[in-house]
Amino acid sequence: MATNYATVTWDQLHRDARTLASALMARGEFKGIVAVTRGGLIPAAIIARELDCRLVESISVISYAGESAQDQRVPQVVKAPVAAGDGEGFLVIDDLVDSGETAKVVRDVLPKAHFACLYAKPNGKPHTDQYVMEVAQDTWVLFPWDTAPLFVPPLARNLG
Ligand SMILES: O=P(O)(O)OC[C@H]1O[C@H](OP(=O)(O)OP(=O)(O)O)[C@H](O)[C@@H]1O
Ligand SMILES: Nc1nc2[nH]cnc2c(=O)[nH]1
Ligand SMILES: [Mg+2]
Repeated sequence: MATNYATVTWDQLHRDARTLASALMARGEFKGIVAVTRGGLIPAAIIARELDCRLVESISVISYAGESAQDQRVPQVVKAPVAAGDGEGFLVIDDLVDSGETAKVVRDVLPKAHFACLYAKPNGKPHTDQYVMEVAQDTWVLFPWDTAPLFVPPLARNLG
């Protein structure tokens, strides 16, 4: 299990995706964007809007069966990004790189694409071309779609 959790709110995610879009502007126009499902779908939508890019393809990869690093499986591509060819001129977007295993598989399919993500853990960093923020390896990122607001009892009630 991860020792720590980092909660990302919708506002934070939107801000970080816009920050990534702003940095990506320097690379000129992309022919299209490939979202790595499912985590890359919402970041890719925000970035496509900011870059005014209408061609959005997806690659569907399954890597984790649960909510911790222990639930990692060998990544399986269950839908190919046919419209992106070998990735030339395309931008690939995922929410994060952790071990980097998903990114490696995606890069095998799209070797000429530019790979970018919002968050990167140290082991994943060598497998992404660009990211917004580094997160410690022992931290599990909780995305807004993973969480819900919950009632928390006042501290005073926990004393007994
Ligand atoms: O660098 P790695 O160790 O491979 O981990 C990163 C990948 O894991 C998560 O996807 P997941 O397989 O959980 O599927 P999901 O995007 O559908 O939630 C995340 O969205 C990345 O794609
Ligand atoms: N939600 C989430 N999915 C992941 N997949 C691999 N690492 C992570 C993480 O830290 N958070
Ligand atoms: Mg994913």
